[in-house]
Amino acid sequence: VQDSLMNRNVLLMSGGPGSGKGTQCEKIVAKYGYTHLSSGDLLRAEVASGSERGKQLQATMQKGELVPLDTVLEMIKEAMIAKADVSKGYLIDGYPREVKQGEEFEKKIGAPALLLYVDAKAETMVKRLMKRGETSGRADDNEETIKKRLDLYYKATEPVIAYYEKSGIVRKINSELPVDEVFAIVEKAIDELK
Ligand SMILES: Nc1ncnc2c1ncn2[C@@H]1O[C@H](COP(=O)(O)OP(=O)(O)O)[C@@H](O)[C@H]1O
Ligand SMILES: Nc1ncnc2c1ncn2[C@H]1C[C@H](O)[C@@H](COP(=O)(O)OP(=O)(O)O)O1
Ligand SMILES: [Mg+2]
Repeated sequence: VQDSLMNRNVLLMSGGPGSGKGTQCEKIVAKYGYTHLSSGDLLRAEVASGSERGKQLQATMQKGELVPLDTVLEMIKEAMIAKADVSKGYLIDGYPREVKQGEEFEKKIGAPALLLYVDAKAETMVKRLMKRGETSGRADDNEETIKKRLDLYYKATEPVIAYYEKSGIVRKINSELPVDEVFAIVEKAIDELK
């Protein structure tokens, strides 16, 4: 299983809440045809299913906390396997969110080829999320939860980037720029892979 998943590119999309991960992933899918797997989307789908597990997940996400590592890694792995036949490459969005998640990914799946790190100021991320919250219907796009997600991001997720710096796969991208300018930099990083 592991070999069949890793004989194509695995890209990680990282950055704070509201930094523009989902926005850039959509554009990557359109241009490169990679399979987009968003941990948040997978979790929200489980919540929407109304399952008992979904209820637990919903409570955790509403507090701005991380759901258990095993749950999210299992979901990503299953989704990767489900798309293995058709996938040109994988674009993993929102995982890893803590160093332990990165370590487990390497053990159970493999080593990513590139980590795209979209970087914006805290103030910018809060502004974008408050705006997104007007229409997203997401239980975590409110002022109180946004603050918790940001704190957790700086505490748990930023160290993930330092962890991958060692393997030389990190490309830091200024996501204060307009969407298309951010994407121009993203394209360059992906094109260098081939
Ligand atoms: N480069 C950008 N400039 C301005 N607004 C952006 C940019 N990238 C994303 N946004 C907006 O910010 C909000 C959060 O973006 P999203 O892609 O959902 O971020 P994430 O997945 O990292 O939480 C969205 O409403 C999106 O339209
Ligand atoms: N890898 C992961 N580990 C634990 N919890 C995760 C996770 N990915 C997502 N979650 C949970 C906690 C997050 O606050 C919530 C929303 O995630 P998301 O949709 O990726 O947020 P965003 O795109 O706004 O950064 O889902
Ligand atoms: Mg997102």
